[in-house]
Amino acid sequence: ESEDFFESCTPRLDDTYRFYLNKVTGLDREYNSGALHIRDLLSPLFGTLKESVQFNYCFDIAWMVKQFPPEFRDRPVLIIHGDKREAKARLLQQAQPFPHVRFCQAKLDIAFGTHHTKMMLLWYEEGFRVIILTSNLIRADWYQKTQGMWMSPLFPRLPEGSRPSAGESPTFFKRDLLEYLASYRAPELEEWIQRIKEHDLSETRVYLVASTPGRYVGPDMERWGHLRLRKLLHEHTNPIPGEERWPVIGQFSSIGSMGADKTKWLAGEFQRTLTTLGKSSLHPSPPIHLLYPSVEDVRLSLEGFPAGGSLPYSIQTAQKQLWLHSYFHRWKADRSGRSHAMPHIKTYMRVSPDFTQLAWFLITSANLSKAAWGALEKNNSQVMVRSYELGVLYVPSAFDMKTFPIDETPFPVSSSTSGFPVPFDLPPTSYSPKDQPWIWNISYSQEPDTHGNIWVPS
Ligand SMILES: O=C(O)c1c[nH]c2c(Br)cccc2c1=O
Repeated sequence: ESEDFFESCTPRLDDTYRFYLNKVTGLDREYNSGALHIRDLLSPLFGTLKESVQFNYCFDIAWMVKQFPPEFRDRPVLIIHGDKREAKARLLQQAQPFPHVRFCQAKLDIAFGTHHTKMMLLWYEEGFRVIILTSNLIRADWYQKTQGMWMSPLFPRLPEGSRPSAGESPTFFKRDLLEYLASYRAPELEEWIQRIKEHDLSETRVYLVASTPGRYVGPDMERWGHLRLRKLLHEHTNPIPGEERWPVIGQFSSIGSMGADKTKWLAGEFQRTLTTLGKSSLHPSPPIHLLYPSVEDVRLSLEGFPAGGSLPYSIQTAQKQLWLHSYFHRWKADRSGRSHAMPHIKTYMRVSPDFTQLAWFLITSANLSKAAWGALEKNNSQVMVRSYELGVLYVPSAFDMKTFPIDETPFPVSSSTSGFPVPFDLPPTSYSPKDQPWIWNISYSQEPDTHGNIWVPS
């Protein structure tokens, strides 16, 4: 039926995992085979668009409109953003020439919260599709950075008169997506909640991992952020013999303040979550590898120092947590041809000691920050989340596997493998003694970048 038609004439996509990277300008074509540009996502090959919703953080409305094919360029677009006051006025001003673009401001009632969630809801003549991704709706995020996405199958309409609970997936993705949308308490999203209820999401094999701002107690503590991840790993993965030797990897493009030492959050509640495997009561301390670009990674990148404009780690934050930098590893991604395409993707995973298998994999908007993941308060009786975040969790049990084999050569994409396409090189490469983490608000004027420029922030 229509799904086969579209899949057959879309670029050969590895649809075991439905995990894709963005195209990067300037790479050998083999490293972009199976990667997707925003214009591919909005192409008629994936469906005949009726209306869409764009959840994001940063928008260039005129550029966004141009990414739709001409035949869909006047279809209604609802923008979900977190801007307030003058920023909101500037955003709405951008859409002045585009009457088909409407706006919904997400509530941000807790200080320092942001609307990081990046998602497309695509309503077609043929059905419905969800894309959860890491890219902003600006040209620079789709040019020379490493970004990723999960693209849902085409969800067909349910037969008339179906119960709303029909169309649920084995991972309860439909219920969880509807609850996430409901958490905005936004009238503009009501009709979208209704539309999703009328579709069959049963082919979804990922779990939704979301954050929505608030202070949560009791059972609500496990609905969002890292306690949600802990709950999912507890319920849907299994203990592994020798799991204390299975490293945790966190990879991100920004870092919040995590306290004066590791026990304050990272090596406490967050590590407890990332090392959860099934219902074992062990609390191992496996290696934790954190991937964040060094200054040299940024200087030698395709974009040069300007890549650092999207790696907003401030000196004020960094100087309070020098202990963190001992966990850091460089951005190296020869396997995907993206060692010089700085990461804006955020991924977290648990790997085998020989780096050939995965116990689970998460792609998300959430950086390494308490604001994104939540932090326990009031003697662990409450968790506080500041930001909206969205990601999807892959667990082997949802794919009838015990672990995911890792595909060490994900490009060019080949439908032959069942390996998971981890986008960067394993094992991770530790910082050398001379390496320092990229910090965006200090100067680098000793050596020029790939474009012959230095970096002197104003
Ligand atoms: O959610 C996102 O994608 C982002 C959030 N905050 C940012 C800041 Br602050 C400065 C530069 C880039 C970003 C960014 O990319």
